[in-house]
Amino acid sequence: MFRLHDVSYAYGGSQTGVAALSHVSLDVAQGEFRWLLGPSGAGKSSLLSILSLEVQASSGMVEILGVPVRQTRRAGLARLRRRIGAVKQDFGLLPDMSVFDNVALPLRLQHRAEAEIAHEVHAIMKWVGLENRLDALPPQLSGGEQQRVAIARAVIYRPALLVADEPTNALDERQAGRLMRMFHRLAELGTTIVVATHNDAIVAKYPAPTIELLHGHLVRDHG
Ligand SMILES: Nc1ncnc2c1ncn2[C@@H]1O[C@H](COP(=O)(O)OP(=O)(O)OP(=O)(O)O)[C@@H](O)[C@H]1O
Repeated sequence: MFRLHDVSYAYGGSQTGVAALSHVSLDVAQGEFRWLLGPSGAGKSSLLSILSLEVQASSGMVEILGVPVRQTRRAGLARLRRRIGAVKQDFGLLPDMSVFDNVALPLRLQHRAEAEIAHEVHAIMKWVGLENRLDALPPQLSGGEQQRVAIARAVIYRPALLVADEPTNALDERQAGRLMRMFHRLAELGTTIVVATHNDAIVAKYPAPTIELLHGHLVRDHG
């Protein structure tokens, strides 16, 4: 779950910066799925950055998985961050690390046993159809393959909150359908999921409650 109350965000600081989000209030329960829509520049990535704790809101209240972000110290935020999966537009893969090590990273941060990590990584990479590319470096993969690695890394430890920025833009229709079924399954298992997209076809095919932003303002919240 997460709650935002009167949240604003400005790049470069609230006084002189570019306003990316203005007075946004939202309340999304555990295990819910939301589309996040809006034209380019509407503030979608900024909202996802706040939810994944990459940036802090300039003002307003943010509570994620029951944790009030502003009142929480660095160690608490680090623990909270490990319960959040993020698929970023640029994939955010580490270019010098193998696909295996990229996907294993969240589990290593949880100090899981290596045998268990290997088992989990193989299972998820088989699921995304890239079990043969475990030794490759991310720059050696196509855009769609990198996106699937980024998705595998974000979901491997079943995060309580998953935010995904355009997770289907490099995927073909079949892979996008598989991803949507996985999101559905994860939500059933209790993960709260927010997916930003411009892909009208996929939104039409998989109807779900929608958050819509325009010029940083919330214009639709179908909860
Ligand atoms: N790093 C940055 N520095 C300054 N301004 C930024 C930065 N990133 C985004 N902005 C501005 O913040 C506003 C919201 O951008 P944001 O990336 O959140 O929109 P978006 O809805 O995700 O767009 P897109 O669909 O193109 O990814 C825009 O006016 C944008 O120009």
